Amino acid sequence: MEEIGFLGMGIMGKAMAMNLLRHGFKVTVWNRTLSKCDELKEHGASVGESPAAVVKKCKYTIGMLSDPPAALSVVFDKNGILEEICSGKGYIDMSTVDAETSTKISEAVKEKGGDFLEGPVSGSKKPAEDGQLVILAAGEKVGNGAKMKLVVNMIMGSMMNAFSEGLVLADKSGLNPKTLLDVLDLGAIANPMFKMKGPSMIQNSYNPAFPLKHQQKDMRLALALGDENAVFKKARSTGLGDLDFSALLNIRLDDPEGSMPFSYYKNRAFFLALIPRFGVEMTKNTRILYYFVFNAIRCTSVD
Ligand SMILES: NC(=O)C1=CN([C@@H]2O[C@H](COP(=O)(O)OP(=O)(O)OC[C@H]3O[C@@H](n4cnc5c(N)ncnc54)[C@H](OP(=O)(O)O)[C@@H]3O)[C@@H](O)[C@H]2O)C=CC1
Ligand SMILES: O=CCCC(=O)O
Repeated sequence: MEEIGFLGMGIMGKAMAMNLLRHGFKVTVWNRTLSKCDELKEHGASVGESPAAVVKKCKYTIGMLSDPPAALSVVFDKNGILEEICSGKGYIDMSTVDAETSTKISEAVKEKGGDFLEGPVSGSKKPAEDGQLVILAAGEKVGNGAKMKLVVNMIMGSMMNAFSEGLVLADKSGLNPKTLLDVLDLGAIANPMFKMKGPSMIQNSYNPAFPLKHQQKDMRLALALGDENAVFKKARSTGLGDLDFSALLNIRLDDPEGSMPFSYYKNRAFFLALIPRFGVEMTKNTRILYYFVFNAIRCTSVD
């Protein structure tokens, strides 16, 4: 069988690589923190010293990295994938990233003659261990897999938010949260996530299968995806449809808050409250300045 390379031995990558070994594949793994490869080594995997070394050895290499900076780093940094990818070799990125990241990686890999596939997944640690992940691959339509994954996770995050609120409300209203779980499971909004996570949530047990930091990253990327669409739609509806697409700037200048992520509104509300105190009149120039100041704040905030 072909030797498969695997980059990223986090919760998911480790389970997926283990599955490949169990099914008879030869696997070479790499992880930024080398010690996380030990368990795989005990199960028969080889360890590569860099992403480039893994790609050199393997026809196909899979990546399962935390976020866009990590996904880009294993490709573009020194000793990265690009140093060894070439015709006849392929890279499959299964990390949850935005379409822009996926497209950037695809273009760079293809420029070197290699093949690229994005394949983000639905399903968590257990489905990864059981070989039951749902792979969202869009083939040549690079970016669509990434977008679909973000849409799905935006829905999942919103569901978790409503579920948590419901559990607290039940508890505070003197209801037994376990009874709420039973009732939910009988009705139209029964779903595997409530069924699986509910019992451990009411025990206050949060052993990570899907770390919260990654769900927050996905919400952030999904909001950015929504932002792109909303602002273009708005530009079209205000009669800019036949101008060059750079006319988007007009929308941003005329309405600095147009479809910004939530944190932006919070920062903006704070600054808006200050503006009358400084007696600043909102001319177009102050709006331009104001827009850049807000974006600077937004870009440096944690989300
Ligand atoms: N857990 C889940 O249920 C699911 C997760 N996903 C997605 O899969 C991806 C991986 O998730 P998961 O395994 O849970 O995450 P983990 O946090 O467990 O693992 C993240 C991995 O990324 C590596 N990494 C982080 N930063 C860098 C960097 N700058 N350079 C190189 N490697 C880096 C980590 O290396 P190191 O060990 O050195 O820190 C680690 O191997 C994420 O995109 C997540 O959103 C998708 C579906 C389900
Ligand atoms: O990205 C994580 C998804 C987790 C799941 O689908 O259960």
